Amino acid sequence: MNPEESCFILQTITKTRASNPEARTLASTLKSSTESMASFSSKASNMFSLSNLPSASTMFSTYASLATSTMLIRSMVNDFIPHQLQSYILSALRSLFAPRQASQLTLIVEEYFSGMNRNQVYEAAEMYVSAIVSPSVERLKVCKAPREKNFTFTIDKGEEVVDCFEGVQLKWRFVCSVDEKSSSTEQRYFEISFNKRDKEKVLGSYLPHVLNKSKDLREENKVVNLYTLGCFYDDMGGGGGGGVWGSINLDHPATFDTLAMDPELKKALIDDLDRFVKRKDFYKKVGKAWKRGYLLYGPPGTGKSSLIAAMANYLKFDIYDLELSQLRYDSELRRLLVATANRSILVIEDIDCSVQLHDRQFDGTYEVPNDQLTLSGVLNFIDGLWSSCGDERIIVFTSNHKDRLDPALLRPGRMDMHIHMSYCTMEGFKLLAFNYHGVKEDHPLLGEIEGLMENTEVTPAEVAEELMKSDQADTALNGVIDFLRRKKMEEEKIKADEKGKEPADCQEPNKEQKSENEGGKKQEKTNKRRNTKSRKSYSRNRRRPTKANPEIFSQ
Ligand SMILES: Nc1ncnc2c1ncn2[C@@H]1O[C@H](COP(=O)(O)OP(=O)(O)OP(=O)(O)O)[C@@H](O)[C@H]1O
Repeated sequence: MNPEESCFILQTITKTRASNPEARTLASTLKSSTESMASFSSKASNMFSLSNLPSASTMFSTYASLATSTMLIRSMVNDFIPHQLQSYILSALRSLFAPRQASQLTLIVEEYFSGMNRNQVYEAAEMYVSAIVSPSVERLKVCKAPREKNFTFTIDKGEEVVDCFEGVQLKWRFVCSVDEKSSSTEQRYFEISFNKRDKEKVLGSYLPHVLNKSKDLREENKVVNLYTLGCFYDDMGGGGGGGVWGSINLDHPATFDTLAMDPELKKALIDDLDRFVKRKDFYKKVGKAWKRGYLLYGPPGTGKSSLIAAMANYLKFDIYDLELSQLRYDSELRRLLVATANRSILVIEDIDCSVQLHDRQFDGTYEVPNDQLTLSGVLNFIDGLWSSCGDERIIVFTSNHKDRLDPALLRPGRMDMHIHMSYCTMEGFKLLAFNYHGVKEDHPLLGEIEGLMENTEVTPAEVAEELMKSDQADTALNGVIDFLRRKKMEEEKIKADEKGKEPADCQEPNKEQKSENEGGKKQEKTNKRRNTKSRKSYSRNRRRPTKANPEIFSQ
């Protein structure tokens, strides 16, 4: 403290000394010490002049007065400045003059940890960094897996990307280094650098944000797979489900937009799916396995397989296409179900056609061996197993004949929603005509088509086939009109023939009745043929109309 500063403090204290005796004493002491300091300062300035070198006694007295002043100032500081303020000032001064410490913290995210365990954070980082690539990056790697829709970009080694999160600036750097011991192994890792003071925010909020964001990105880019028994072809570079299931990309273009079905039913189903995927906590709360069952039934060619593909594309869930006819034992079923992944749809098509299950219901004399599959067994088994393994599972059964299904399947609580896929309605036709040829609502031919469709049962598959016969909208629509007329005439002829025949109980069985009655080998043959077809049915056209009424049932 120089004499001028001491004077200033002295003046300030003098102003208050009239009312405060302690301040009065302090002021007089401070005055004398200020005078001593002033005299010391003038003596010191003279000291450096050789001609005026002070004597030893002068120096001693100066030192003594300086020491007294220092002690006095210290006691003043102790008396007048609060202790916390003192320590704050001290630490500020200390940090000002202390040697400068590094303020940056760097996290290392290695590809592998503890040997060969792949680091989840690294996987997430790869995905995340590719999404925050900035224009400043000079080298980018681009790649695309077979049949993947989008390109994936990753930064090259040594490149840096800057990210901002809730006011925190973070720098990502991708590093590749060759292990000196085994020169063939390349170690890859990310460095994340940020200010040390943001450590808690980065660990507590930023890293979870990176994990979540990368999960979303993965879902966005996810290619839906179709799994079926055996590795008939696996274009993902490995057998899905540990070799039990083989997979291919499901390249099915069906979506809810392309699907001709009752608009209310479609909306109800979409809402149901949306609610299901959001209800993780609800299922946990009520102690139920997080699964949903749908029964799709209706005539062939009404879009049951297309609907499954649309559901898978909508949710980005993989499909496991299970053919019960290929299984003989419970243990096989267990192995298959355990090998399915979360967020998937297990499909059992044409459930009414599964040989043993069908026989059990329709042939009372047939004895089911203990070790063989039965529908009830399968259902009970699936229910039990779902409860203990996996999340977000959907199971879909399809059938062309709901009336032939085992009551165990229809029991309340078994299948959550029963969806009837019916013959083509005018609404459905308009959607198909628009999708195939861009035909608008006011097209002049639509009126005639509507009149014909009211009295004729046609499946969307039949309509789709007619629409595909020409590239010209008018030609295609005229083709549909011809087709509907022919169909109507056929139906009228059948009706007329039936009228002219004997009473109902003496009538010849029709095609469907015949197939029901034939049983045995013929039934088995039909079933096998249908089952082998089911895998392909995600991408084919079929035309096998039967009669049914629109209906939706939801539990
Ligand atoms: N509702 C529909 N909306 C749009 N296209 C449909 C619809 N139904 C059928 N199709 C067309 O018909 C083809 C066959 O339909 P799909 O295989 O989905 O019927 P399905 O009811 O599953 O028949 P099956 O019972 O014989 O398996 C589809 O690829 C599609 O082109």
